[in-house]
Amino acid sequence: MVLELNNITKNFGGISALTDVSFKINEGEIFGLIGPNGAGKTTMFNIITNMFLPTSGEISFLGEKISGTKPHKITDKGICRTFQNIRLFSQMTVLENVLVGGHCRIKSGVIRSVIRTKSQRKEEEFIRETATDLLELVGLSSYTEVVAENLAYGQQRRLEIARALASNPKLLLLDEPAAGMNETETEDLFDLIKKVQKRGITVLLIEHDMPFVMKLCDRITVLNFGKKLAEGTPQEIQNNKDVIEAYLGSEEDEQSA
Ligand SMILES: Nc1ncnc2c1ncn2[C@@H]1O[C@H](COP(=O)(O)OP(=O)(O)OP(=O)(O)O)[C@@H](O)[C@H]1O
Repeated sequence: MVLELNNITKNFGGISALTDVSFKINEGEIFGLIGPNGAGKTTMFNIITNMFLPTSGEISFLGEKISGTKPHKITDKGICRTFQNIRLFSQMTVLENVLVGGHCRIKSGVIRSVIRTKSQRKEEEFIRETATDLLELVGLSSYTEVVAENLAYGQQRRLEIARALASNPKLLLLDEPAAGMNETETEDLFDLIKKVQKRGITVLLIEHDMPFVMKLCDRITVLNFGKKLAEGTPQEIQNNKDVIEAYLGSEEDEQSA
């Protein structure tokens, strides 16, 4: 088991963003977290990465309780995420963005950094090699010296994934990775996430693009108004009466708004 969420509840003042939500993610799975707007998906990501503490409930990562761990320590433990809105260092090059993502792997202290010992040079070399490998994985090898803000939208999204992978995560959280992408970009993203899975990395993603989720995920949990509505394979979810109702309901709300 990679991630285990037990009875997670999160209240913001009078608002219950999550109520008693539990689910487990197995090693190597691509796991989808879906639900209508405001269902609590992003809040769940913020709780897994310890940006928020849950009001109650517990999280275990690889069998270890991680509730209360500082957000930057969460990366050291092997959980990394991307955000709904692109958060690159827009003025840095593509390669620099990935090198920054790998900084948490550096073990050298300040003194060794100043005198640049052999082991530190080796460490830097390793991080550079890893960055090059990741840029190849995400299809950006020929853009290493391009300033990030000059990349096309889909490329920026893939760069974000490369940067997240540079920290060597065991669990990668992707918050709406296909949002705003055209068909070709979405297909490239699909192939990329499958390649990430083949590298043995477990993936948890929030996504509104239903055909994409249904094709990509091994299992899915559906949230609605902060509660778990359903869990299962894409086929089970697609045929679930409560899920269909929740989605049709939210479409009707949008049409009448
Ligand atoms: N920091 C916060 N303070 C107060 N309320 C919050 C906060 N973050 C989220 N909420 C509320 O919690 C509920 C769940 O929000 P959340 O953003 O987790 O939903 P979501 O499923 O990610 O929605 P979307 O698909 O629109 O991104 C909403 O009612 C939201 O207004």
